[in-house]
Amino acid sequence: MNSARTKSINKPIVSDISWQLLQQNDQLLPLRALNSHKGDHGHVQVIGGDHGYAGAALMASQAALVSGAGLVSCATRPEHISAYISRCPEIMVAGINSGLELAPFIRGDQNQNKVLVVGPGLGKQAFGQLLLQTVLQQIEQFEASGKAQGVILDADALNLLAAKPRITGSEIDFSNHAVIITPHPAEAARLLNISTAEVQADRISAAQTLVEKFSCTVILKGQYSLIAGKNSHGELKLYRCLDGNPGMASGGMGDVLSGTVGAVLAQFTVLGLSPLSAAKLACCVHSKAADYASVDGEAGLLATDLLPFIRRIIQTRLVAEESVTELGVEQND
Ligand SMILES: NC(=O)C1=CN([C@@H]2O[C@H](COP(=O)(O)OP(=O)(O)OC[C@H]3O[C@@H](n4cnc5c(N)ncnc54)[C@H](OP(=O)(O)O)[C@@H]3O)[C@@H](O)[C@H]2O)[C@@H](O)CC1
Ligand SMILES: Nc1ncnc2c1ncn2[C@@H]1O[C@H](COP(=O)(O)OP(=O)(O)O)[C@@H](O)[C@H]1O
Repeated sequence: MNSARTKSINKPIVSDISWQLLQQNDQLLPLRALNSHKGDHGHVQVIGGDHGYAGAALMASQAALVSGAGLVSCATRPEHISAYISRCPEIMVAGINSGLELAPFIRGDQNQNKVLVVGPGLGKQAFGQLLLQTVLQQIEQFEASGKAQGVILDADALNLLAAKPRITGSEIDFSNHAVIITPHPAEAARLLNISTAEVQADRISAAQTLVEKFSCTVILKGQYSLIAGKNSHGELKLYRCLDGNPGMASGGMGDVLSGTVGAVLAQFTVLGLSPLSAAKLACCVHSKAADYASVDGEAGLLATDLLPFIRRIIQTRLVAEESVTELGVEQND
């Protein structure tokens, strides 16, 4: 065979990962410094919850809390405030009806390491469009002042972006920010302007194309979610999450994921770790929590069933205090 005429096929390498593997490699959330305070663990700002979709933004906010965010705020329709607070008073809920009302919550205090989670229940109507437009315009302004913004774009934020790629009036460029997008296959198809079947037929290529097209990190959800993004050397990396089960095919699971991704990104940013590492950990923790939560059966698994398990498995475990003391006594003796 004439080797000069043999085409080299650059097939991307996909590495299998799981919560267990991350745990073994010490890649969970690290133990907190004994003197740490809430400001050290990031501030997640969820934006979403139009009429009819109140639960989505609430679930994302709750997931951010159990995933270790120091502070969680949620900007949603004013009608949802009392329901949110009665379910979860730890969330700082603000009622907003327009982009103008949202803007001060995005600007916030830059020292708070605010990460925006935009999209859960955002809807595709004027409310969602104006909020997304405001978020993207604010990101552009941060860019002008040399600041990077952490953002998770999920659900309807992706649907709106697919329908109106020039929603801010200019091309979207996320390359100077820490942006993670979390499309399910149908959302990925809309972003790439292809069919859902085409995405599913070559998920690796779809994830890779999304990374290039939006200069961001991607979690392409579904069985064996793919995590794709550039590492600190600018090399494309692809991972396949082996955790998860079909019990996760129920409404709200993606909303919980977006909150977890936001919280991990907020905490990893403080530690100087990459959005790609944050996406890997959040995806594996979310799926593994679903595996733990479905030991009694997959059908009927609720998205909120994952919350206590996310909390239990997201952080490196403390060594039991008793055994440390015992060991110390023995050594001193
Ligand atoms: N409690 C709440 O408040 C909840 C609120 N939610 C909020 O609702 C909003 C809309 O989100 P959404 O995902 O339901 O709408 P959308 O993207 O149009 O998907 C619909 C169609 O897309 C397809 N499809 C979907 N997934 C697929 C997959 N994995 N693989 C392949 N195809 C898939 C499928 O099409 P089909 O296959 O039926 O033709 C499906 O019928 C959003 O803001 C979200 O946050 C929800 O999270 C639920 C809980
Ligand atoms: N069969 C499956 N196996 C493993 N994970 C799944 C399966 N079905 C769904 N999931 C996971 O559940 C979540 C569903 O997210 P999404 O479709 O956005 O739901 P929603 O819009 O209702 O919140 C994703 O994390 C996805 O990877």
